[in-house]
Amino acid sequence: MSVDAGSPPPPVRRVGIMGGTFDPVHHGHLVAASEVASRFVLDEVVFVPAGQPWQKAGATVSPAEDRYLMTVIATASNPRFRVSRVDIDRPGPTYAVDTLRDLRAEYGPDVELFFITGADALSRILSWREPEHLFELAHFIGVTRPGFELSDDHLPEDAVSLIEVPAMSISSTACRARVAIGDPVWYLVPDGVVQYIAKRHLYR
Ligand SMILES: Nc1ncnc2c1ncn2[C@@H]1O[C@H](COP(=O)(O)OP(=O)(O)OP(=O)(O)O)[C@@H](O)[C@H]1O
Ligand SMILES: O=C(O)c1ccc[n+]([C@@H]2O[C@H](COP(=O)([O-])O)[C@@H](O)[C@H]2O)c1
Repeated sequence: MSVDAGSPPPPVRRVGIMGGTFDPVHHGHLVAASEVASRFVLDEVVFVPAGQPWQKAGATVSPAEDRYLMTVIATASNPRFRVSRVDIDRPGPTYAVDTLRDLRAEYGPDVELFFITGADALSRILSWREPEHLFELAHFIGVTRPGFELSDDHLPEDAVSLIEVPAMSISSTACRARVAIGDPVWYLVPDGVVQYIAKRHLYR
């Protein structure tokens, strides 16, 4: 008599998290997320616009709804990309430790979480809130970014993977500065984001 072992358990879903201010979202963000999704065989990447990016407190940041909508527009054509409101709907300063706890609660225990950070963000990670808990909540992936050194020397062993992504020498700061002086941002940001910036008169 054969023993019915039942169906095999479903494969664990692998979810990437791309947090950012996205003011505006640009092709550097999108290429980094796409490359990590491919290399780490992710089922999806969740873009999470920050509500109040406290480490940019001295700078003027566009309204969260504008940054959210630009991120929706930029990611809409990719079936594996989605955008979460967790950080913009949570009052107060945005901490990645809260992002990770909220997304873990949303997705449940049977999901592997991968938090994607550029080299600049990774170098500052020990200045984030509760850094001692961050690495229990997700595996971190540090990606190369032109002009910044990618290193995990300051971080716990095995907490982070470092990968090279196609070099996109683009920053949101440079995009805002270009719009402010009337220079084009075509092809630095997705077409719909160019149009959204014009429609909402952002960065003028
Ligand atoms: N060109 C890029 N290549 C790789 N990673 C990037 C690039 N631009 C941003 N990132 C990463 O994306 C995340 C979100 O970045 P953020 O929204 O702050 O954009 P930014 O271009 O750094 O903005 P700003 O110029 O306003 O500081 C961070 O982890 C950052 O390191
Ligand atoms: O947790 C923190 O204290 C913290 C401090 C600065 C940045 N972060 C996160 O890092 C990501 C990139 O942020 P930023 O400011 O470089 O756009 C985004 O998800 C932020 O919420 C997180």
